Amino acid sequence: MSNTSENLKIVSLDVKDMRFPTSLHADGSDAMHTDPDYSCAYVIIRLQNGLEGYGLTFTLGRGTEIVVEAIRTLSSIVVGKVVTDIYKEFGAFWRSLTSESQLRWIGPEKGVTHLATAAIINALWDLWGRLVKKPVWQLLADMEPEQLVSCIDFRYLSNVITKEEALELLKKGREGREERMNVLLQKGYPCYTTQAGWLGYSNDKIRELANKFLNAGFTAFKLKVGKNLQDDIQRLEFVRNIIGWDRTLMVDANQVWEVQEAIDWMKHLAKFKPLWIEEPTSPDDVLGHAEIARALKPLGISIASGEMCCNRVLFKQFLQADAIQYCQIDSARIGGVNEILSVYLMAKKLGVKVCPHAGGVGLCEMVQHLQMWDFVALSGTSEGKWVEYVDQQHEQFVYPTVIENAHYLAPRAPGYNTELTKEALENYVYPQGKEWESMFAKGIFTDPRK
Ligand SMILES: C[C@H](O)[C@@H](O)CC(=O)C(=O)O
Ligand SMILES: [Mg+2]
Repeated sequence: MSNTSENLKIVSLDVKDMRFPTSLHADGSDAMHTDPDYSCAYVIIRLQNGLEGYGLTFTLGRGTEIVVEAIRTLSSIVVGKVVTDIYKEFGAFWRSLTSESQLRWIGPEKGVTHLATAAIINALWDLWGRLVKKPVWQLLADMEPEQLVSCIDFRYLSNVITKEEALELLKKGREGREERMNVLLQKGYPCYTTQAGWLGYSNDKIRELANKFLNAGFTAFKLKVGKNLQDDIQRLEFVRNIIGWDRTLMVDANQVWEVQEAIDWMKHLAKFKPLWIEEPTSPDDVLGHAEIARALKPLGISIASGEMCCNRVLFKQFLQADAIQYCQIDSARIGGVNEILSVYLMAKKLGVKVCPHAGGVGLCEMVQHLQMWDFVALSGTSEGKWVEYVDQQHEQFVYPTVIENAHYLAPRAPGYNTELTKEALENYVYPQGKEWESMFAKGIFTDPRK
């Protein structure tokens, strides 16, 4: 970091409630979340020299205002700090945010306060990238292992991974780093899409989108299931007929089933050869997932979960119990980048593939960095792994993701790709944004202020 950024204080932390009316077209719909309005609590951290960092956590519309309030409450721990002091002992700072002696009672490390933590932490990473003029994936990949582990709070993890073991994994992970960095810069990182699979889409729309993504080079597709078995059977048959049997198909139930129900339902869908069933039951039910995994293994179906996993401790248990074969970290959840790094390290140690959840608002923009770091500097492979890709709200970002031939291209701009455009802020801040005012006037949505 340049000398000029030493001793710079954080002078403000602003937060905005941003909502996009995706429910109008059933974008993002699944068996549990039937009408999501993709939204986020958006954080702007400003330094005394005027430099800003941007971060967010993803929400589905209603409730974003609660996350916004939690961020305001946590901001007192951030504002006034010298930013380089934070980065020197980032793990310790992370703990000060998540373990504040009174606030922790309304978590700890879960729910609204942890979503708020994620938004703030993600903004601090964006700011760090901007200060050192590197995209976050490269900032992480260039770090000495000692510095990287100093970002992580290993509390509650030592029965699975210690700081010393993490250091060993990271030192080993560096072998061949330059070569992989070149591969990444040339080819990018593979992705699959859920864009053709939302539950509220008609068959015509599914066909159109599946063909569009096939033509764009995609070889892996995810479909939503879990509302009605006969509909699922018909839709899977319909989609297999479009994409063929050589391509990969995943299915996602978004937590709607009981454990036995998940097993029974999936036995009916097994003939369509899904690679995984995602979130078959409660995101907290480690042993339930393990039971489903054991029952479906003979059918060749794996279990994926993690997009609503609340923290590293629960991830630890999923990994320990062989309850998931695909670990779906989510960049806007748990406590942001620092805590997610610990999940990558546990997954590496226990040999579980990480296939991040993305989509929403800004999730693709952020998570590409983490998976690229993992490829370059930890697991060293993208074999049998993908990052999810959903074509939603990228136009709202100053540096949107770039996809070519079903690969995320490595971001080059400094930071975490989290800055929203001026137009997005003017139009979609809720409820006073121009687009919202216009939709209220037309009666498309109800104005919450009236
Ligand atoms: C409500 C969200 O769109 C959710 O369905 C996303 C998801 O489960 C996924 O992309 O996977
Ligand atoms: Mg999912």
